[in-house]
Amino acid sequence: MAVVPVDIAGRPYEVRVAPGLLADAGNQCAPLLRKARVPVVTDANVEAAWGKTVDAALRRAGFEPRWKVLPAGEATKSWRYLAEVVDWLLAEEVERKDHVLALGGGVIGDLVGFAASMLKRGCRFIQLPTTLLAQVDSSVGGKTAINTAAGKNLVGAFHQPALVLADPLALETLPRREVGAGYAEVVKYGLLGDAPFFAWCEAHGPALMDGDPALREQAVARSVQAKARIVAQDEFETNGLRALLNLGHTFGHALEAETGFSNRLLHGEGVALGMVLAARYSARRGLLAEAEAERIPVHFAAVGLRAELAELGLDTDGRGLVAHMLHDKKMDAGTLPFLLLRSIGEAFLARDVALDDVAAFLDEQLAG
Ligand SMILES: NC(=O)c1ccc[n+]([C@@H]2O[C@H](COP(=O)([O-])OP(=O)(O)OC[C@H]3O[C@@H](n4cnc5c(N)ncnc54)[C@H](O)[C@@H]3O)[C@@H](O)[C@H]2O)c1
Ligand SMILES: O=C(O)C(=O)C[C@@H](O)[C@H](O)[C@H](O)COP(=O)(O)O
Ligand SMILES: [Zn+2]
Repeated sequence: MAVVPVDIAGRPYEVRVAPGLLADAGNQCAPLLRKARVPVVTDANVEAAWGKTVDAALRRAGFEPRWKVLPAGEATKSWRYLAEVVDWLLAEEVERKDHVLALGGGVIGDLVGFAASMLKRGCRFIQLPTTLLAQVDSSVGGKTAINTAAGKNLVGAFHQPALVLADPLALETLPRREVGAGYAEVVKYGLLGDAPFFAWCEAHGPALMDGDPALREQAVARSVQAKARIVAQDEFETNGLRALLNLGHTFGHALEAETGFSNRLLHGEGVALGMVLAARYSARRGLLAEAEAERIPVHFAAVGLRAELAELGLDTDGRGLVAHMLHDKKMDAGTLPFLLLRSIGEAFLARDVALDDVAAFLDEQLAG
C-alpha cells in the first residue's frame, strides 16, 4: 500500500492507495469512528457498483452503515442537495466529532465535504473516492463546494478530510469517458511542475486508459504526492503555489458554464481543453515554443480526449466565454491572473493578461 501524508498544519491526514481498500473500509476507518452508526453518502451509480462491498465491509467491522443515495451527476453539486444532505445528517444526529463517509466521485466528495464543513459548524469526513478524478485530485486538499447559477464552485469552504482511501479496483467499473476526464487532471501535474511525468503520460497514457491496473495505481500515487506537496505549503491558495492546480481551469470552468454543467462536457474534459488553450495562448504570447504547446493536444487525442475547442460546437464567441471568467475565484481587484506555461513542467501565474486579447484568441480557437 502507498501511504501519502498530507501535512496540513494542525490537521495532517493520510491518503492510502491500494487495491482492496473499499472491501476493507470498516477496518481502515475504525480507529476514527466513535459510534456504531456511520453515515455514508453516495450517488446512485456508485451505490449500484460498490454499495454492497462497502456496506459489508462496515458491518464486518461492527458498524451499522446508514445510507443516503443522491442522483449522479454535476447537477447534484447544488443548493438543493446540499440542504438535503445537511438535513439528513441532522436527522441522523451526527455530532461534531463524528465522521461522514463520502463514497463517490468529485461531485459527492465536494458536496459532502461542504456539508460537513457547516454541520454544527464543522464535523469530520472521510473520502472514499471512486473515480480516477477523485482519487488523483478532488479527494485531497480540502476544497469543497457547490455550483450556483452564477458559476462553478462559487460557494464552498476549505475543509480537510480526516482520511482518504483510494482503491484502484473501484476504477474497474468506471466508464471509459469518466476515466478520460480524470486522466486530464493526471496530465495536469506533469504540465504544471513535472516534465518527466508528462513524458511518462505520453509513454503510458494509452495503456492506462485501456485499463492497466499497475499504471493506474502509479498515476494515482504520483498525482496524490504532487498535490499533497502543494496543498501542505499553501492550504488556502494564498501564496501562488496552490493556484498552479488551477492550470486549465479558468478556460475549463467557462466551458462548463457555457455547456450548462451538463453531460455535454465533464469537468475533466473541460480541463483538458483548458490546458490546450492555456498552452496555445502561452505560445501566442511567445512564452512557450509552439511545438511544445502542440504536444498537449497530440497527447490528448492519443488517449481519446477532445483537444480542439472548435469541435465542441459552442454557440458563443470569445467575449461570451470571457464573461463567464469574471466569476473566477482568482479575480483580484478587477483583474484575472491566468495560469500560463513557460515550458512543459513550468506553469506560472501571469498577472498581465488582457481579457480582450483572450477573447480574440478564443474567437480564433472557436473558428478552428
Ligand atoms: N475539490 C477539488 O479539489 C476538485 C478537484 C477536481 C475536480 N473537482 C470536482 O469534481 C467533480 C467531478 O468529479 P468526477 O469526475 O469524479 O465526477 P462524478 O462525481 O460526477 O463521477 C462521474 C460519474 O461516474 C460515476 N461513478 C463514480 N464512481 C464510479 C465507479 N467506481 N463505477 C461506476 N461509476 C462511477 C458517477 O455516478 C458519475 O456518474 C466536479 O464537480 C469538479 O468540479 C473538485
Ligand atoms: O485543489 C485545487 O486547488 C484545485 O484547483 C484542483 C482543481 O482540479 C479543482 O477542479 C478545483 O475545484 C478548482 O478550484 P476552484 O477554486 O477554481 O473552484
Ligand atoms: Zn479540476
